[in-house]
Amino acid sequence: MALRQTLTAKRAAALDKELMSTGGFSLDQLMELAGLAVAQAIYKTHPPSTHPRLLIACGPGNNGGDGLVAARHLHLFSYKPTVYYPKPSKGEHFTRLTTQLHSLHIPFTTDFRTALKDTDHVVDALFGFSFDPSGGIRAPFDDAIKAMSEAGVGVTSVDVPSGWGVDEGEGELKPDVLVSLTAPKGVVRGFRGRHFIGGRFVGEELARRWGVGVPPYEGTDQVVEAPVGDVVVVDGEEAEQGREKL
Ligand SMILES: NC(=O)C1=CN([C@@H]2O[C@H](COP(=O)(O)OP(=O)(O)OC[C@H]3O[C@@H](n4cnc5c(N)ncnc54)[C@H](O)[C@@H]3O)[C@@H](O)[C@H]2O)[C@H](O)CC1
Ligand SMILES: [K+]
Repeated sequence: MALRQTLTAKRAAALDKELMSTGGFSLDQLMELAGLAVAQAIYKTHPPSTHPRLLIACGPGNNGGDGLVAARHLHLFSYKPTVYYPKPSKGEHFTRLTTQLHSLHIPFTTDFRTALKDTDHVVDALFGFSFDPSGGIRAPFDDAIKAMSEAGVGVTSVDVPSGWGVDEGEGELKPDVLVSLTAPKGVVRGFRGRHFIGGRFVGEELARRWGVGVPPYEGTDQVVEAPVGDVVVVDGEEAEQGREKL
């Protein structure tokens, strides 16, 4: 059920709010589990033996925070990550996450296009469920998305492929892998790559109330992959998932 039932952007934000109020979670905890899930999905699909050099593109919000957490775990999993974080959030939590990366001597870059030339895989943590497409994509993220789309390097997107409308629609970027957090958003309708669910912080009772179910995680795994050809329920309609595997 959880692999098949989507959340709208509005409901995803409301569920997040509930987790951090009556649910008793802190942002740090949720982001840690989200970033760990992303790191695990990358390890399963692009192991460090074949894809050691990673470029982690981090946006200004919590999607970017998931990217910062993933960068730390990926370094500890033996990858060589480089972080692009052009608009750092001023929140204390984000300052601590960047300090952790500096302590591990993980390099940061401001030249995304040059860094792309020396990478085996890209993590797209630019925008998640709060992306607003109405005024277009603002600089410098417009160029970063264009560069990622044109580079011919594989991309794993965190929660939503950046630049796509969250509830529907497709964008320029065509990621190979999508890691949906808590539950897929409407964008899965147009997504054709490998699809994972992560964010293992929702229990049975809360999942039932929000109509998403708990994904069938195995053992200590933080992600579960949706079977190719899975049918996703989008706004009451059914859409086939993963018709053409990239
Ligand atoms: N429960 C969960 O599933 C959790 C998910 N997490 C992650 O958090 C994001 C949502 O984070 P949020 O801070 O609400 O927003 P975003 O990161 O998506 O982006 C907001 C950020 O982007 C700017 N922005 C919006 N539109 C544009 C635009 N057109 N051009 C340029 N900039 C834009 C906006 O100003 C903000 O600065 C979710 O998807 C998950 O990845 C949590 O980590 C944990 C719990
Ligand atoms: K993203």
